Amino acid sequence: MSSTISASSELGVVATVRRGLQLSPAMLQGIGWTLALAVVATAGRVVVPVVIQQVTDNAIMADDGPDVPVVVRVALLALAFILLAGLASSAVNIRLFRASERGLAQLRTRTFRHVHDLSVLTQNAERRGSLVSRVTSDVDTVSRFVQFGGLQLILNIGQLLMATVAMLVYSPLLALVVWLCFTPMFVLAPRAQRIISRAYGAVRVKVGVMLGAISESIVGAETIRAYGASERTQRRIDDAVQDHRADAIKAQTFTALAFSTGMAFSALALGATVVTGTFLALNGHLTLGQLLAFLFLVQMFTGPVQNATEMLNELQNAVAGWRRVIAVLETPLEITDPAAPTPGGTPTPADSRISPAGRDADGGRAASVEFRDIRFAYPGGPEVLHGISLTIPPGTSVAMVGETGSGKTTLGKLLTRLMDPTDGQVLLDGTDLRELPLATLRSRVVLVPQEGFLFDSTIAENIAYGRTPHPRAEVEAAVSELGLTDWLATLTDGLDTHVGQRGESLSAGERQLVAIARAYLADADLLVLDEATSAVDPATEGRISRALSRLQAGRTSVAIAHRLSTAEAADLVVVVDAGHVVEVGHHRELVARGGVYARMHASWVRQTR
Ligand SMILES: Nc1ncnc2c1ncn2[C@@H]1O[C@H](COP(=O)(O)OP(=O)(O)OP(=O)(O)O)[C@@H](O)[C@H]1O
Repeated sequence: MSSTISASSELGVVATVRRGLQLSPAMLQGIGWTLALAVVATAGRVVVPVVIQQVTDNAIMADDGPDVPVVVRVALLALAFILLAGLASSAVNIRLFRASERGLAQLRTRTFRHVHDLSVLTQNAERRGSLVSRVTSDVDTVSRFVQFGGLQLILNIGQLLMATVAMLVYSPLLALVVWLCFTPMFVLAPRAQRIISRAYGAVRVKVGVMLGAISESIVGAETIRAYGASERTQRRIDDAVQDHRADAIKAQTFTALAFSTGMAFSALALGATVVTGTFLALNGHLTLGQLLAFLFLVQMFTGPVQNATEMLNELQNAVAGWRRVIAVLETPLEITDPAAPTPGGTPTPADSRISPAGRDADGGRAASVEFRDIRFAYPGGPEVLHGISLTIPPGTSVAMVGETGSGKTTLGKLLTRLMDPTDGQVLLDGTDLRELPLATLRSRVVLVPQEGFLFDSTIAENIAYGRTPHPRAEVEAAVSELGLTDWLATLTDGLDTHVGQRGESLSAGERQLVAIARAYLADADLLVLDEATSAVDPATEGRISRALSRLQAGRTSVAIAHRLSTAEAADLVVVVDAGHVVEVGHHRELVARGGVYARMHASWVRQTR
């Protein structure tokens, strides 16, 4: 059922790079010109050996003695070429840098949107830090390669080709000797590449684990301190850091080995050239200038081959990062818009909606809800809802009660389509939630969670969060209609009070008030209230329950009730027990029946009154 994000995509190196480029088309914008400039840049590098050969053979070793004017002319010409090549090289650099920044911004945005759209179950199955690392540090490895390794790669391939062509022109036999010296390396390279690739893949996974451990310890800092678990947490982070270090060293060791092997092959090629070239020169098959030029060309050839190991390092790191990003993008979205929305399912434009103040007093827009034979199992877990059927008429306030773990929250999540049932249907005004466009669903059904997440901004902006641009007058109206004006008057800046990160500058009860006002302004047809369990002072409690009853007026509401006082006030009480609905009725009716609810209620009364 729910998909999980794989650690890394299974694509090969070439397919990964191809897919990565497809995902960031801006990276290839203007690549034609960049390659043309790269050709100029590399051509400039071949000029030096050619100049050495020309000057040696035609000026220094000229039959009638050294010809200085020719030397100067050729040197000036070479200088012009080298300058041009230098300019072309920096232009390539700047162009690659700009294109890659554009492309990577595209990749980051795309990946973040996808992460955001993944189902809650998929997101929960992945460590938050690991998700963040995929959008940040994994994309950064790609960026490092594209900006620096990519430039080197293009210039080095060009240099390798040009050096080969020049060598073939001077002496096909010597060119063959150089290529033969490198053949074993070319054969071994793909195998080495696979080993290094795996090693860097492991490093990227460890980066995710490390970030996950660090971010969890920051988010849970209070609990860690409260339970004196700092040392244990530190050990966990240390282990993650050490694990990462071990894998990074392994990957670097492979790279260093590959680099030394490259050096060894380069030395072999140079030695073979000196020996064979001298022999050919002595036999009159090569001029002194050609031999000198050849030695430079061998350096030009070995340079890229040695660099290749370094580039391989960066490429593998980038491919590992790319694979992890691609794995995110390949994770299917489960909660998506229907292919063919139902006629009644067109989104309601925000401006045509009735304002909270103008809500129909008869509850005209309140929605009816039906659970039709709902079954649900969390991924890899047992079934937790076993065929639930329930009809809620429009405008009804429902309190869902039951033991902890009975399935109330799960029903709430299905009702807001944070996840879909394994079997059965949830219907809103007779339409399966899966057939409603998500925009319609989100505007018609609003979840008020136990701890409404507050953003680091003002109270006004947090209240208006569900509707943009935020209408100040409506925020003020909502606050006064919910009876919260006196509470706001106690705050220094009223509606403009900053709530701090996650609303930490407010008390738990005050955060609930903001969440209620936010839901009020969102003006939904169905409210799903996950009742807070935390106790608040009696004054705030009174404010919360007044605001809640005003919020619920004229709407259908389903409260996941933790206090039986909510059940007493509800139109309908639904008792959930071990994944079954066992009783439905009004509080008085159920108490009179003497069943599960009556026992729960009696025990609650004994404890609280
Ligand atoms: N994300 C999850 N993954 C796996 N199992 C889960 C998950 N969330 C809940 N469950 C299981 O599903 C069952 C129903 O849980 P649910 O949270 O719906 O109960 P609840 O009635 O809301 O409990 P409470 O009153 O404590 O909030 C429980 O057995 C629980 O362990």
